[in-house]
Order: sequence, then C-alpha cells, then structure tokens
Amino acid sequence: MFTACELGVFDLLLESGKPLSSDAIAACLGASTMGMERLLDACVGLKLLAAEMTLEGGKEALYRNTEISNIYLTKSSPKSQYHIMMYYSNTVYLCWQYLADAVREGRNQYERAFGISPKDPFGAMYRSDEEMLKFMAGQNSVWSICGRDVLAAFDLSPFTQIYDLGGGGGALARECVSLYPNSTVTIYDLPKVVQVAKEQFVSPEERQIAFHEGGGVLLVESLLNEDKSGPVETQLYSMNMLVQTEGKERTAAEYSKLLEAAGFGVIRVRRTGKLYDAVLGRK
Ligand SMILES: C[S@@+](CC[C@H](N)C(=O)[O-])C[C@H]1O[C@@H](n2cnc3c(N)ncnc32)[C@H](O)[C@@H]1O
Repeated sequence: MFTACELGVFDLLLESGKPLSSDAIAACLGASTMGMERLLDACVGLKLLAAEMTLEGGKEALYRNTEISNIYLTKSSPKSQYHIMMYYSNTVYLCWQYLADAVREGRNQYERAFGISPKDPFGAMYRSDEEMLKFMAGQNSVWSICGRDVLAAFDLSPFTQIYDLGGGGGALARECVSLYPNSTVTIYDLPKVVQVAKEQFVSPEERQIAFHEGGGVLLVESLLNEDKSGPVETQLYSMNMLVQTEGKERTAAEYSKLLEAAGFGVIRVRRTGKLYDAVLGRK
C-alpha cells in the first residue's frame, strides 16, 4: 500500500478514468514492468485494486482502483490518507525497525533510525522543514476522517472560544468551526509550526481560526532569599503552607528550576519590595 501510494499508482488510475494494464502503468510511472505487475497483483490481493482480464486471449489484466483506494489513497480526495501513509512509510516504520530496542530501553529510537538526538522528540520530528511539513500534512489527513467524530462526541456548542493546544496544521480546528459555526478556535503551537500552518494550511479567509505562538506564565509569590534567611513574613508563610496545604514558599532559583523543567526558556524575576513578588516565564 505504501509503495503503490508513493509511486502514484492510485492517482494515475483515478486520473486515467479507465482501467490500465501493468505495462501502461509501469511506463507512465517510470517503473519496471516486472516489479509493477507484482505490486499491482499484491494490491489486488489487498483489495486496493481490482483486475479484470481483457477479452483478447484472456492474458492481459487491466487494473482499476477499488472504492476504498479512490476515497482514501488518492492525493486529491477530500478524505485522502496519502500524507499519513507516506509519513508512516518513510518515518514511523524506520523507528519501528528498532521496536525491540525501544522496549528494552524504554526510549524513542531517533538515534538509531536517523542518527539524531532523542532528547527532544519534537526537535527530532521537526529535524528539517520538510519533515515538519510531512508530519503536519499527515496529522491533517487523519482529521479529515476522524475529526468530526471526536468533536461531535460531546455537544461543544456552549463553548464559543476554543483553544487547541498543539493544534498543528489546523485540520481539527477547521472541523470544529464547521461543526460549531458560532465557535472560534485559537491554535497554540511552536512558532515555526504556526508559521507553516498560516502559510500552507489555514488561509486568512478562515476568520474563525486564529493562531498564538508561545506563551507565558506569571508567578505571583512571596520569594524567599536565596539562602532562606528571610524575609520573615515569607518564612512564616512557608510554615502556614505546611500546616494548611503541604505546600511551601520558594526561592527565585527554585521557581526558575520548576519553570525550566516545564520548558520555559526565558525566566525573569522582579522583587517588588512588598509581600508578593513576580516571576515571569516565557516560552
Ligand atoms: C501529536 S501533534 C498533534 C498536532 C495536532 N493537534 C493534530 O492533531 O493535527 C502535537 C503538537 O504539539 C505541538 N507542540 C509540541 N511541543 C510544543 C510546545 N512546547 N508548545 C506548543 N506546541 C507544542 C507540536 O508542534 C504538534 O503540533
């Protein structure tokens, strides 16, 4: 299925509008006739193609798409799964080759499959603009068949402002505004994903879909001195946190560490001179 998609078999048969022989398909797609004939027969076995014998001698088979291939495997179909097929074929399956290692180590397999650091999975998945685009297009194709079902599982019409965190290429947002015409959806994602989504997937005319890059969090807390020597009000607050909530007051360095662990890169601290101070973390 992956190979027939990649070589364009289903697209060619859709465009031709008539069944074609393996020779004709091989010639159009620049493939060997021997290889193509086997691929086409395997696709018949998988029910992705149907074959009928020509009357002349009953020797030559003519191939056509089955309904399922026309709907899901041709690039131009509104429900096309072509992009996710290609993503599985060229990326996901290469990681699955090391499934035993993944199970043994409990880790992703980017290092073995692609020679890249496994520490930041999205950094690895987006190792080039091309890879990022392939991932986004793949995810979008999934929502063309699954989006409506998840969005209709509950009546979301009372929610007119919807935020899609990690909303990627926006296909789910598009399904959402189509199902709930009174809603607007704001997509939050990484800056480069938002840029590509705006350029390639969501047009400015789709006014019910907006984007937001990055974000910030403002911690309003009473900061302890770094050596915890004061201020006394904060030390007493910390005692209160213990008896009331099992929480505690922290130093600026301790809050920074928490924010860093949550992925906030730029962290700034302002002591106000009053009871509460401010720590701003930005992504
Ligand atoms: C599994 S994908 C899902 C994409 C999208 N929801 C869809 O289904 O098409 C996860 C999304 O989270 C985004 N993401 C990962 N890390 C992020 C971060 N730190 N801040 C914002 N978005 C992030 C990725 O760029 C990606 O679009």
